[in-house]
Amino acid sequence: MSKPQSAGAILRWRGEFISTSLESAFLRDQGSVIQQELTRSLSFCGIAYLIFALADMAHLGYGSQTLALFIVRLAIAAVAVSGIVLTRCSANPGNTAYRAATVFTSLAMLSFLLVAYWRGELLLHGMSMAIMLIIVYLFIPNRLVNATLVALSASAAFLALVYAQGMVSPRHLWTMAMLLLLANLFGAAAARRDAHSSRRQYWAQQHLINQSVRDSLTGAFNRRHLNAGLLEREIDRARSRGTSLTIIMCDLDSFKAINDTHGHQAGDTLLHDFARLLLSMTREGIDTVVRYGGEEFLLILPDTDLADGHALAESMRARLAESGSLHDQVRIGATASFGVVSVRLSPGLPGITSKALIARADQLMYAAKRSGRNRVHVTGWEAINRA
Ligand SMILES: Nc1nc2c(ncn2[C@@H]2O[C@H](COP(=O)(O)OP(=O)(O)OP(=O)(O)O)[C@@H](O)[C@H]2O)c(=O)[nH]1
Repeated sequence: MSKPQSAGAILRWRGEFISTSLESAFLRDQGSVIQQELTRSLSFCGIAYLIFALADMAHLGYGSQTLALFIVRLAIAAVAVSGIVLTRCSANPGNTAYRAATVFTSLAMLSFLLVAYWRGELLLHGMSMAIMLIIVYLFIPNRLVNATLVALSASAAFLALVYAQGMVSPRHLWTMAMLLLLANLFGAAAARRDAHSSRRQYWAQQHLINQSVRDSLTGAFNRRHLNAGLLEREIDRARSRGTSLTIIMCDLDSFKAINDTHGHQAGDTLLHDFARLLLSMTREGIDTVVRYGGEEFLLILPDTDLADGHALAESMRARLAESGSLHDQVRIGATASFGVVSVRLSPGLPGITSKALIARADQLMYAAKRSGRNRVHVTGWEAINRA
């Protein structure tokens, strides 16, 4: 039987998260670090590549080949500068940096073949090639798979060039092939280790952050996360975009009686199942479910008007009443009461605070309790203001 994969599992050879959304989140998170590393490494490589024009001159003199190589070196430096600038301007610098790194290393390797072809000295260039492979794997930030493809193709092309030139003995050609193979193996192994360790570190960090903002029993966000300005930020966002915002306060009915009848653990199971239901019926990454109190939950639903908020609360109510919860093979019947407040915000609409919204949703939820429980009470902000 195959082992179940953990959410943070990493592809063994590629050194990337198996989950593409997690890999994208990692790249977004690391974007500025990757961008800085790329700036440093491409600046350094671009300058070094230009300086080596002096070696061209020393070997080829002041001729057309030296001039042609100088133009090629200038073009490579220009590619480095463009990569740095594009990455700086990009909304997703991590991804752009990796593309820039792939283009730069491919072109630099191609031009290096031209240098080796014109200047000869193939044994010396074999050693330079080995150093360049290490630079491609370790110094320039890139996806391991891209770096490997560039490095392996460049190695094969270089060996083919040396073979075609016929100026190196078979014994030396073998030694050179072994040298390049070792550079590829060690470079890829070290780059893979680096890719794995940065992702493991990111995953551990995310785990800690998640633990500090989530309630361990239900998996919903905790009050600390709400108190860190969560609803205020949603109000500001809705105000700047002129969109609707709905909040729902919901509370399990007669929960104390459930605890008293079935035991505290059964109450915990019900709390957990109710939170799962709320989470499964809301949009991941858009809506927020907060455990507001013992058996009370607050839902924040951006871009949701009163009608949609009402319909959602109604179907949550119906689903809970229908399914309840199962603890130790015993079905526990449960219902909840809901208070729904919706507001259409605009830059000119003042006076809406998170406290006022929550207080109103709470009042509605208690009104639903008073009128018999297992029901949904709704209102729009305009109606509150008219009252
Ligand atoms: N099992 C369990 N019970 C909890 C937890 N947190 C709070 N409670 C219990 O939830 C109960 C809430 O009771 P009340 O505030 O009287 O509300 P209720 O019985 O649901 O009544 P209504 O809200 O009026 O329908 C209390 O007995 C708390 O001890 C928890 O994490 N697990």
